[in-house]
Amino acid sequence: MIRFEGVSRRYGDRAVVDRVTLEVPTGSICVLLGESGSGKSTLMRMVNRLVEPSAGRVLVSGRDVAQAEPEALRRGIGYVIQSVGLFPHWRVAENIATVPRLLGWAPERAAARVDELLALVGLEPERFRARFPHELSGGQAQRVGLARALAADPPLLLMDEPFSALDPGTRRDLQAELRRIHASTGKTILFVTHDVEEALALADHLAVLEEGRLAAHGRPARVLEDGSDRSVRRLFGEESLAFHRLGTLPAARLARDEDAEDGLPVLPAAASLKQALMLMLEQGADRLAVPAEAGFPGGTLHWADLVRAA
Ligand SMILES: Nc1ncnc2c1ncn2[C@@H]1O[C@H](COP(=O)(O)OP(=O)(O)OP(=O)(O)O)[C@@H](O)[C@H]1O
Repeated sequence: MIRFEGVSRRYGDRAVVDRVTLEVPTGSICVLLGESGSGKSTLMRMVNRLVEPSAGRVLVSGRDVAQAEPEALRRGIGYVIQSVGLFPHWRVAENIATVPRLLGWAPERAAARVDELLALVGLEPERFRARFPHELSGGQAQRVGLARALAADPPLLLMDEPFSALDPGTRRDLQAELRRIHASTGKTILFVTHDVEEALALADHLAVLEEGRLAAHGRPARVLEDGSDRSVRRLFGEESLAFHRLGTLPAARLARDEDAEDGLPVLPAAASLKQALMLMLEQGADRLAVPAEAGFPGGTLHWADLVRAA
């Protein structure tokens, strides 16, 4: 869906993005992770031509974006940023319908789409469609920003630290919401963050940037494997790397094929080994019952097996 081919961006004699080659598979959530100033936003903004590469090229669905007219390109790509950027004097419905109006949709069609999207992002249409941005909390405004980006149903969404200004609880809610929306819409999403927990909560594919270079990329479990790159260890923290790695591994795979005794705490379906560890600690249990799920027969997860996998 998106292909960065040897892309660089220089300011003066400094390359803030340095020869990055990366492919973002169609339908995946790819997270660009790196410290502040590592070049994440610059790389992302080359996709919708807010930044032009000094070298290399960016392809979207096989087409070089340099050949596209910038306004038309941007109408086909949803873009969500930290400061949301809602128009303050427009009601929520008008904000969400920005791109449909530019595309000349009939008012009834745009209104129906607004209500559909408000429901999708977890806001009751009757309560929210006529509000002004200053009548929203930060989390609600960010949901409206997401609805606006989805309005014309673009296949691709760019999200630049969209949840960074929110409190931790709201942030986790919106991460879960985004995963749910992704599962139901199949969009390709490129997501920038410097938060490792957020990256692991969202990523199908993780790309780690360090000083403009791509230090590591792939499925999160692979990026966090033993002996991973120095910048990966630095970002995730030497002492917590094993803990984060457990978050990338499904617990069901390690369950022993034995009937769980009555009374053992039960692990939710699709839980990671990190969730299993947390449940063991919370419940003071060294074994958990694991229900059968897609491809795995279920059984009992033992503390010793979990520790060995870390
Ligand atoms: N227009 C510009 N002119 C000069 N330098 C720039 C320009 N835009 C970005 N930079 C520099 O490029 C580097 C990378 O910036 P970028 O915003 O891509 O980083 P980032 O990883 O997204 O950081 P953050 O997480 O802080 O947003 C920074 O050192 C920044 O100062």
